[in-house]
Amino acid sequence: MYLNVKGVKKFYGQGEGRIMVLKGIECIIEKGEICVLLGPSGSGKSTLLNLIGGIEDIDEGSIFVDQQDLGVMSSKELGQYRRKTLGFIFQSYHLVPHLTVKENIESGAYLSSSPIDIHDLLLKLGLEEHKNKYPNQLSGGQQQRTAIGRALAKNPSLLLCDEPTGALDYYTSKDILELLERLHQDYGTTILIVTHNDAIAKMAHRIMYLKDGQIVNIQMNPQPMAVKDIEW
Ligand SMILES: Nc1ncnc2c1ncn2[C@@H]1O[C@H](COP(=O)(O)OP(=O)(O)OP(=O)(O)O)[C@@H](O)[C@H]1O
Repeated sequence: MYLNVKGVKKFYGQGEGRIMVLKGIECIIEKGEICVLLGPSGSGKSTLLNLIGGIEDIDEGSIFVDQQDLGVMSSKELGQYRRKTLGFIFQSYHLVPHLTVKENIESGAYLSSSPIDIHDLLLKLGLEEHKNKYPNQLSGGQQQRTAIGRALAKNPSLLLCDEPTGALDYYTSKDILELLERLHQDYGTTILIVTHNDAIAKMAHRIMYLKDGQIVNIQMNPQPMAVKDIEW
């Protein structure tokens, strides 16, 4: 298995105000899968994603990504793991305002040992004609495509997406999901998508439901739907 989450607990707060936000998460993801993590607001989806992303500390349990145990890594090793293994896509795009589209995407390939050809990526993302624009000259969908390009430029083996279409309208959302689907086909990237939208789950091989800090259901979907056929 590629990702292995074992008995993971996470607490926030101190003393009397201390609350358990993740209550012993057990799940796996195989290499090359698209996995969707669903659950109501506050159920702990982003927290779990941030633990897998090495952004926050695990309080109990362990997370292995490609046999690497995140819990025993030093902060330097975690930094290397984030730079080499991971791509991260957020609902808000976090682009660097004074860099062009091309420069933002190139910044993602920094220190990668196997970067993706930037020209090829710009074409795939439909951004070739916008490559010299700055983020404030782009639509929301173009900004998100740039953010996806930046996350993919290093050729990550694991792409973590936190509500990647949350700020976008229906057609732009489908456009972005089709792009993720195509990139998955072309590069075999393992993708974990956090969303509120259960229609998006139809594109996944594995669907996990999180409720009140616990995984309450896991469904396998041997034949995911093409994004173009999914409606919501
Ligand atoms: N830094 C923090 N300090 C204290 N509590 C936090 C912190 N981050 C998250 N929480 C709490 O942890 C719980 C889970 O939050 P999380 O953001 O993981 O949920 P979520 O399922 O991603 O929600 P949403 O769908 O609304 O983004 C919530 O009750 C939240 O208030």
